[in-house]
Amino acid sequence: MPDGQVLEFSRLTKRFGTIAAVSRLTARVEPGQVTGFLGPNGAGKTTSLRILLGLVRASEGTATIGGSAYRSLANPLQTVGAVLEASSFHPGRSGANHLLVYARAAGLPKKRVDEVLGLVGLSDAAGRSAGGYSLGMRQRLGLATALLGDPGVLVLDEPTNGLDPEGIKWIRGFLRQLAREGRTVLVSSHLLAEVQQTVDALVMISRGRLVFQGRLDELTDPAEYTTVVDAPDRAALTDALRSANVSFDVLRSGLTVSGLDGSQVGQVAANAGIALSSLHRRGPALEEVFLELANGTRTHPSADGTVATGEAEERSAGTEPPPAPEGEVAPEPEPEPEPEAEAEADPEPEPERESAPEPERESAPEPEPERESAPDPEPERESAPEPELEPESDLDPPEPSDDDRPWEDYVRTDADEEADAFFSSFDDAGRLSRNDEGEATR
Ligand SMILES: Nc1ncnc2c1ncn2[C@@H]1O[C@H](COP(=O)(O)OP(=O)(O)OP(=O)(O)O)[C@@H](O)[C@H]1O
Repeated sequence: MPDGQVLEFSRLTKRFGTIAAVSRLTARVEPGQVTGFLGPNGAGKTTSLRILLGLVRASEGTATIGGSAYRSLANPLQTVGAVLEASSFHPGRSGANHLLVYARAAGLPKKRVDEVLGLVGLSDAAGRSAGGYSLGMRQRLGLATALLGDPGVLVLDEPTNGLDPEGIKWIRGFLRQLAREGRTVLVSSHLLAEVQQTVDALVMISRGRLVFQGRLDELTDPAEYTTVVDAPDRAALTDALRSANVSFDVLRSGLTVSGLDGSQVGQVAANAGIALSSLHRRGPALEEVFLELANGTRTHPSADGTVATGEAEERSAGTEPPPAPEGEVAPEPEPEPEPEAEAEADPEPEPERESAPEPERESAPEPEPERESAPDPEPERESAPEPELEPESDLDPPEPSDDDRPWEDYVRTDADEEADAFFSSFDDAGRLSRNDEGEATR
């Protein structure tokens, strides 16, 4: 297995027209641990990950894997695996066949397909059409695809979305195991509670800006913790605390003491000969802290010091290029909200986006095949080589790129036709049919 690599975002900025989807994001993700990439809906997580994976160009700044941009990686498939969407499978192909196509394109042996199917617990369903897979099975198939090249870095966008408790438990355990093996695991979510039990470290963003990075226990100040204590004889405990000049509040769950830790409170009770029924430390609800960080009512020194408010976004918008002309990403809401076509200024939750069916080409999870000259149409289109950007100036808005354009405007290319022809040359068992001249046949 290749080593885990450090992922680095350095002053990463992405603008879609006048929208600053990501603003000067600087963060570091270490190998050997699971890092949660957290932010409310519309915070800029997917955009940041897509830039990291070479699927979208940054407006400014960099996102690197082991110090290299994705496009410069010598062995991308062996370096990073990604699952950006759960539903990007040809519904008519079996799980095994889907993996086989990717494995062949990357020059990996067929036995690797069997291995990853086993790793994600899909061996028994390998021959079934992916179209009939449950959401959990599709997540597993996405993971299997990402693991084909045995990469040291795993990047997963909202992998527990829509999973049942058993699926969530499985994926948590699986990610922890991958990190224990030394891999870098970056997993995005819009709910802290969803990743709280899995992650060692957090990178939190809101409105495209960093609001926290560090370990989970660094999220709150120790001074915010209280000690909650109770005794079968609560009256005696109350007297003992009063006699020791310890101030407390009375709650249904016990007496809440600020300023003393558990052992000090326990000592007061022990000195008075009082048996306790409970004694524990309680911090602020982490989800509440996350919410406060996200809405700017709380700041953390690990962030860049900029409060993530609408005001901050407007400030950055002041240096934006002028609104995109027609045909580019329009700043008006789109009738069908989709990630690429979305151009709303308001980064409020977009629940439809979670479940809205999307064109298959939109949801390519793995950028690798592009580099491996893989024929899959999704990655081809997503990460087709793009012209180098001229340095931007306020007077010269950047050229529109494919990734800035609504999907409705997408025009099929020769590469798409070639990719379709390639796929249709495999039979259901994943075998490539050839004629006497050795050419692939349908
Ligand atoms: N192709 C695009 N064109 C215009 N705006 C876009 C495009 N892609 C993303 N955006 C906007 O950029 C912002 C960040 O979106 P992004 O999808 O990166 O957020 P997110 O944190 O992944 O959200 P979610 O949790 O809902 O997936 C949003 O305001 C979104 O509407």
